[in-house]
Amino acid sequence: MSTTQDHPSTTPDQRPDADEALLLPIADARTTRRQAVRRLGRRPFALLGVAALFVAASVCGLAAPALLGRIVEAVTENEPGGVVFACAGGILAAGIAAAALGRLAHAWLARLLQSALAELREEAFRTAMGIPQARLEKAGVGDVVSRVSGDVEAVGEAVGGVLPVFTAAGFTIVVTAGGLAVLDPRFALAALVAAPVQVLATRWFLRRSGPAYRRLRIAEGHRTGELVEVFTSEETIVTTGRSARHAQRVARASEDAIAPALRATRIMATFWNSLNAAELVGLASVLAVGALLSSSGTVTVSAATTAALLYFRLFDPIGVVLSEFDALQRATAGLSRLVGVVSVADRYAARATEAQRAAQRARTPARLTLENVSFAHAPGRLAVTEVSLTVHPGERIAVVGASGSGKSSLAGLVAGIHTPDAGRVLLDGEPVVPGAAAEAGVLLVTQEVRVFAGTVADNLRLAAPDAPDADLDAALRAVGADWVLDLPDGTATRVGPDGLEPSSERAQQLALARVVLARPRVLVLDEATAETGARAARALDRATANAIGDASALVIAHRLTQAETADRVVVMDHGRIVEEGPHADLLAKRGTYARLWHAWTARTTTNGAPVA
Ligand SMILES: Nc1ncnc2c1ncn2[C@@H]1O[C@H](COP(=O)(O)OP(=O)(O)OP(=O)(O)O)[C@@H](O)[C@H]1O
Repeated sequence: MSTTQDHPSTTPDQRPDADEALLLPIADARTTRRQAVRRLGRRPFALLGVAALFVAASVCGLAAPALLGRIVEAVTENEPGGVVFACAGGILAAGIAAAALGRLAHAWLARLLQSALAELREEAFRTAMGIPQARLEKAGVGDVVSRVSGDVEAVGEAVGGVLPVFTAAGFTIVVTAGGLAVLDPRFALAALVAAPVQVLATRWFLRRSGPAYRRLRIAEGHRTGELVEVFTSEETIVTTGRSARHAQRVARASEDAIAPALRATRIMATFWNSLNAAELVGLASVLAVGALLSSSGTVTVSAATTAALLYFRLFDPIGVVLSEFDALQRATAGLSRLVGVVSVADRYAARATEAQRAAQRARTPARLTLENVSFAHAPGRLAVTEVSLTVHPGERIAVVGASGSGKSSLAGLVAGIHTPDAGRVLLDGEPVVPGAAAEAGVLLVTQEVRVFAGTVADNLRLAAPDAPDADLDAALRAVGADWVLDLPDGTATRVGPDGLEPSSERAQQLALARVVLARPRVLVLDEATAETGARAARALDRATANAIGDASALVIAHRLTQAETADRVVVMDHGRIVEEGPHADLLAKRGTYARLWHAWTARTTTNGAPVA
């Protein structure tokens, strides 16, 4: 079931080697271009405005060569000094106008591109969040992190710098080449002598630099992954004495990144030398044609001078356009990796079936069925083995078992956090689409209850954005969180790192209040409050019961008092269900459950927290 999800189809050239088979896809050039055009196309008027500014700036830039040519003519023809001064004034005014217009166009384009990139980044981030955990782990967290950080940075740099410069250069080339052709088409033809060298050098460069930069980014992503692993598990690495091995792995990943970096540098150096040679050939050709034509009297000295100056004026922008392909390639490589993430959005934009969504809207009681479900976190080590179970509408099942017996993994499977390797999870007979369990009405309250920075009301409205204040108050009362209402600011009290930090039990209450507001059809509770005091435990059990309401419930019972009051108890051992039945029946059986129960009651009594 997971295989089609986990291995999106890609063309061979998107996957140059086997190592990349596990990574997220990288969009091909056409898809990347299409995405870029589609996103920029959403701002047509701004784009037209920017283009108009660039053209105006380029036209102003033409004034200098033309007026300089006129000055040469005025001097050679001994014209009055006023002509020279007027031309000089014109050059100054045109220069100022060109700089101001160019600057405006540059800033406007950069802002436009930045906001398009911000949208893309948001989308890539949202998509990454929606990708099932197993797939993300296979892709490598380093790969994902480097895409939404390193690649965004590379593209962001290009968007803020090289891309507007590149665009300005492009406009300058087109307008100046046009000016050259208008002056005399023969000058334009003479300038074209350099073009074959430039085209060949650019094609050579493009063919090599794209793959070279993609490989470089992959190697850098791998190095990031190794570093992230060291930083996130630093303590484990040090305490288990594995630091030397990890240092070696980081060193190897860094060394692996050197060869692609060197290759990219070599490609660029060769390209630059070819460009310089082409410019020399082109200028010599324009000068020779100018000398020939002016000596034969076909063109004026002024025109020949202007032509040489116009061609000279092309050096910079041509150099920018061709050489900045380098930075643009790097940015495109980053962009194609970002677009690659976005391109899997549809694949992972899981939707619950229409029937499931309708049932959740109507809150009709649900039947949850697990059919022969098996699941392994790591290959070959099943955490859940061939589990079959039916939770009838409104039934409350407690899942118990020793630590590591597979309870949380089972909860994750029901809630769509994990995808079964075999078997099916069904809601009213229909498979629960991985990633769409919440939409189908399955809600998981995990062991890690988080309080988000914001007000209590913000925290509660995560479950029901439109809930009125009265519903928030009622939900808080239902789970015994009246303490919130007694605070001076009530539900407007700020919680989280910059406000009130509730205890774990109070955080649990807030999580349960969210459940009351969300009113799921199936509730999966995997809470971590086994060692709480007896009074608090009773209060929490009451809150849990109220939160469950008439939903079908799977409660991972860390306190066996939760098993005692459940309709049915399921006992897990080494990933399998080994016993199943009401509390009293299982006790009478004197099997695994009875042993767990006696151990639990003895422990809680000696802890001074007797069961109720
Ligand atoms: N993210 C993970 N990666 C690899 N193995 C895991 C992961 N999570 C759990 N396991 C393994 O899967 C098995 C079942 O673990 P699980 O957490 O589901 O058990 P549990 O009964 O919920 O334990 P506890 O009561 O301690 O939470 C264990 O062998 C555990 O080591």
